[in-house]
Amino acid sequence: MGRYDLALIGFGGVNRALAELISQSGERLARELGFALRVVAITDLRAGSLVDPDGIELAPLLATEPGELSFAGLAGGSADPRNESVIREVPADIVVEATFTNPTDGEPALSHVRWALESGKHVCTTNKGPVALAGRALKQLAAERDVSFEFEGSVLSGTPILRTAERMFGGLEITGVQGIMNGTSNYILGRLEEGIELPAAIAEAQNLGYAEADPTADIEGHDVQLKVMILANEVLGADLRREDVFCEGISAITPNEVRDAARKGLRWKLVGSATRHEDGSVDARVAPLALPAHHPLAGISGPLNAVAFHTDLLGTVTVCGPGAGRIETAYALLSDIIAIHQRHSDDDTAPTRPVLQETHRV
Ligand SMILES: NC(=O)C1=CN([C@@H]2O[C@H](COP(=O)(O)OP(=O)(O)OC[C@H]3O[C@@H](n4cnc5c(N)ncnc54)[C@H](OP(=O)(O)O)[C@@H]3O)[C@@H](O)[C@H]2O)C=CC1
Ligand SMILES: N[C@@H](CC=O)C(=O)O
Repeated sequence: MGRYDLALIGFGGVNRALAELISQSGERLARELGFALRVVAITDLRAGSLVDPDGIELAPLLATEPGELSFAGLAGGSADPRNESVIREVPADIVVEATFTNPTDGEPALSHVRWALESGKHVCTTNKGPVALAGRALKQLAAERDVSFEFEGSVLSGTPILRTAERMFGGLEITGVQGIMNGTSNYILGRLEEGIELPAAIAEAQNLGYAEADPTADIEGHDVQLKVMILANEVLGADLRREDVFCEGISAITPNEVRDAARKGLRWKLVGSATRHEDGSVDARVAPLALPAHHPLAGISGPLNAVAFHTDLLGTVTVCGPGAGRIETAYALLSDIIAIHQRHSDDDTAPTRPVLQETHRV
């Protein structure tokens, strides 16, 4: 059986959830997927770096509270994240980038991804910055090095929106996308409708692992702006920069406006959209809208997100699922690793869904 050695860059909610998945369910996953996963390096701003080419024992790290974790003093450990040397020099097959999203210039994640690809390693990331701001160049670099650059979790967390569009919509012309693409703001708007105050709703979204390290990105729409750019560039063939996407968040809507609207049967939603015109140009925007109850996006509540694809032959096809969450986003990374395996192994029969165990078969 094959094995992939992983270097985890950033050890916050998402990469810890991936480590938990590997630690608790690694053997079952290996049986079902036909390959094993082993973590050989972890770097984190607060915890430092830890390298063991023979495989890091994850359980003791996961038993330590995130704020108390320190790699200094452990064999192969250092208080310094040493991102560049770890990414370039550790013998990992796949670098898993899950540090914070920087909507301004994508750094330091952009450099992390570039270093990994330059050193011939596959990359999977949930980080929207590098994908939205430098996706083309990074895909080009990956192609030159014959490695994969996968980023399913950058839009709608573990809900496979990008791969659905790429693999399942062959022959369709997609003319536009519209959706609710931020779990935090959608959760907050729902809690405001229920009478919860804004600071409490933000704190809940942070505790549940939905919010960005700086939740301003969720509230002011910058997170959706990046996701709209990724969708427009990946699905509509655009090459949008951030300044091309009008962006207004939910901060100007008062809790009373949200509640008044709800009494009138309207629901405030932060909606991102991109439309391709006949001349090939693409318009994209992010803005809050008070949607009537019959609108298909009005019923999308809490951290649930949805994207409607407008197509020539099928009309509108809507994909709905979790838009945020630590475990859900860790699943996106697993799906990226499966995609890497399918592309680079000879095993083109590798399952895309778990195979039923013998005992479960009827
Ligand atoms: N959570 C979710 O639902 C989703 C998240 N994402 C994206 O996934 C990524 C990770 O999210 P999440 O795990 O929730 O975020 P967290 O903030 O929980 O984790 C990020 C981790 O990266 C660390 N970090 C920051 N800078 C560096 C650096 N230079 N080198 C090494 N480590 C660093 C942080 O350390 P410290 O805490 O000390 O700053 C933190 O431990 C983000 O880019 C986010 O936008 C995408 C989809 C959904
Ligand atoms: N903060 C983001 C996380 C996923 O991208 C959100 O709330 O949607």
